[in-house]
Amino acid sequence: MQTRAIPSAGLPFRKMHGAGNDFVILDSRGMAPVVTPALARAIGDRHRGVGFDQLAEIRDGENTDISLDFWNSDGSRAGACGNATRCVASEWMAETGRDSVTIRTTRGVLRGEMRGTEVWVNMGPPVLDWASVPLARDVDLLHLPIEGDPVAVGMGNPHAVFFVDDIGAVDVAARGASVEHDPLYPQATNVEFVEVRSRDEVRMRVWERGTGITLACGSGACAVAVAAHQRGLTERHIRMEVDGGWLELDWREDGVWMTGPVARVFDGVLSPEIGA
Ligand SMILES: N[C@@H](CCC[C@H](N)C(=O)O)C(=O)O
Repeated sequence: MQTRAIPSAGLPFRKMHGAGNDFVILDSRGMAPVVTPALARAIGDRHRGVGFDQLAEIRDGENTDISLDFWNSDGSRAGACGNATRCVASEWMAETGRDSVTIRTTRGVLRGEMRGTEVWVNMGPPVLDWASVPLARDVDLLHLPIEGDPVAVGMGNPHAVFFVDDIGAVDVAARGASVEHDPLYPQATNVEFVEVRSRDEVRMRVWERGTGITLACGSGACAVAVAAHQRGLTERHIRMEVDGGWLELDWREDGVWMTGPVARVFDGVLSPEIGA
């Protein structure tokens, strides 16, 4: 698709985070998209750019209120980003005074809702067939042939969920980086490590595909809720402590719902030179 150039007056952006998972948000409604892989990498550089875990570009809705495209800091595309979806849903509902929003993403239409002061988003039903996760071959998704016996779940992006006895003993960087590119995942994978504390509470740490360790991962949290329930370890509605705070997940008939904190950090204008 044809992208537009950064305007000479600069490119306005908003910085937000959801439980410490941080985002640059660009608004391209009514315009051609601006993000290219190179621009995503430049903005994502924490020394020479702004820095983010994901970049979210708001686009015009297609029979929805808005559309959202997601990018990782290495310039790759992410099919889903739960925490950025919560952030954008929260802003959109605050700006319009409405209490629900529909958002088109590459995985389909997602719904956000205000419930009191909580912003909930439905991240959609989990993908539980091997070809759509996607995996390289037909294997048991509940017991992947990878050391550590992870569970595979798709949430519009791939996940490998490991259950561990002591999360403090896991070298998330080393293990995450190695599993991210396991040949069983032809498009690489996000990697979650989970210690189950009770039937309604878990602790999770994450290595995100294309980004590395982050303080939270919304789609990863949804994948964990699904994997833990499928393994018979938890109920469908759980609380999850991540490095950046707490999330709440509820796997219902219509999809995996999630809530947690969102915060606007600052607004800024990117210099046109950033893309040069
Ligand atoms: N932080 C995100 C998910 C990030 C996407 C991921 N790195 C990918 O490439 O799939 C979230 O909150 O879901």
